[in-house]
Amino acid sequence: MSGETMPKRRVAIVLFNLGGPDRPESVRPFLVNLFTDPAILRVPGFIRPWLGRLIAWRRTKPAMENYAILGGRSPLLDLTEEQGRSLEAAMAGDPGIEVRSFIAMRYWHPMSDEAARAVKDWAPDEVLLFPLYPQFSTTTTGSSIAAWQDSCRKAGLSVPTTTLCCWHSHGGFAMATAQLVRRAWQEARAALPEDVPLRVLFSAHGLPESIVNAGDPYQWQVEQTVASVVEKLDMPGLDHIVCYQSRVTPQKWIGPSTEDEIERAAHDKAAILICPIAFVSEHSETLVELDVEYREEADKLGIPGYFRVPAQNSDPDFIAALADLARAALGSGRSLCSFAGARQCPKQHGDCPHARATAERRQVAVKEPA
Ligand SMILES: C=CC1=C(C)c2cc3[nH]c(cc4nc(cc5[nH]c(cc1n2)c(C)c5CCC(=O)O)C(CCC(=O)O)=C4C)c(C)c3C=C
Ligand SMILES: [Fe+2]
Ligand SMILES: [Fe+2]
Repeated sequence: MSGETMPKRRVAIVLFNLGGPDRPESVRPFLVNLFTDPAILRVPGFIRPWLGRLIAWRRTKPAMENYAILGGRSPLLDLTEEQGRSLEAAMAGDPGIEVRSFIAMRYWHPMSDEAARAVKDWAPDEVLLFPLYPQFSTTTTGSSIAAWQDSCRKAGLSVPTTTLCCWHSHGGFAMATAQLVRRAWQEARAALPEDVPLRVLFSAHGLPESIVNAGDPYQWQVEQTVASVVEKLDMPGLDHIVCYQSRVTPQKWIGPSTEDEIERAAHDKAAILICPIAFVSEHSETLVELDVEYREEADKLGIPGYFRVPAQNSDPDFIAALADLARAALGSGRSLCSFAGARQCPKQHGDCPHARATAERRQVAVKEPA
């Protein structure tokens, strides 16, 4: 083809995230969407719409108070859009492909129906589903994959698709996170008297224990992330622990809870550095729960120092890791998890058990009475 340039393969990268209300009036419907998701509220289908609405109604007031602190809206969409633009820029020079990012939020706009229509209009040659959750959970990535499949059917979108299932221990991601931890550690250390110990609390979003017992790999993958970050930190003797925040239902959730770990640190007269480890952007659970609620609790308990590692957002090293993950996934041409391990998908398989488990759950959900 002398003189002619080969057309570039058009790749649509669909970023999955949870979404958040864009104004105070959206808080209730956002919560209704969340609590009526069969992946979240695991009760028989005929009860779910009623119970889900009831739980959403009860949660609306505290959630509105949290979002009021943030000016009445979640910053998650703006930050995800910025991550999408940064990822496009990072891959702009990749030979033979033209990348465009799309956002499919699970519980508030733009949701997967809107995203699937936008992807169809762009007419890509290939789609990459890219969850902005490093660890796979049936409640997050699994739920988003199921919603995306429904939306594709509705929109009549049928394009070769690669699903990146999880990336909990990816080296670039772990290194970018470790650098953020190291920077925050040095600042905290400089602000503290020498004899005050500093403990790192890697705080992940919690999950009801029953979901983990049913085979959800999330907790195990969170532990793998922390092990990878600690390895990259290479700080022998680092005092650290994994803990879980954001319990919102009365069932038993996985632990230890972040609140209990704050209490233990107070008892040990240790300062704490909290590192969010399951979110890669700031939102209500970092900016309110960690920065306001837990900080107040820590102050009340007389903790000698309270510091927080910022979320990755569009940190250049983190974006470079996302680009690296996208390239590896696109090269594989199939659904995959990025790492091998006993309780997750084998490396480079053609049929991701996490995605399959989600599809099976969905079939069960569909069979339930409406
Ligand atoms: C049973 C309820 C919930 C489960 C299970 C759950 C899992 C889960 N969530 C995230 C990440 C995020 N959650 C966010 C908000 C949020 N989550 C729940 C409930 C459950 N989450 C509620 C009720 C809310 C709304 C806020 C509130 O009422 O406190 C958010 C975004 C919020 C924003 O400000 O934009 C994220 C992100 C993970 C990773 C996870 C399990 C692995
Ligand atoms: Fe949540
Ligand atoms: Fe998987």
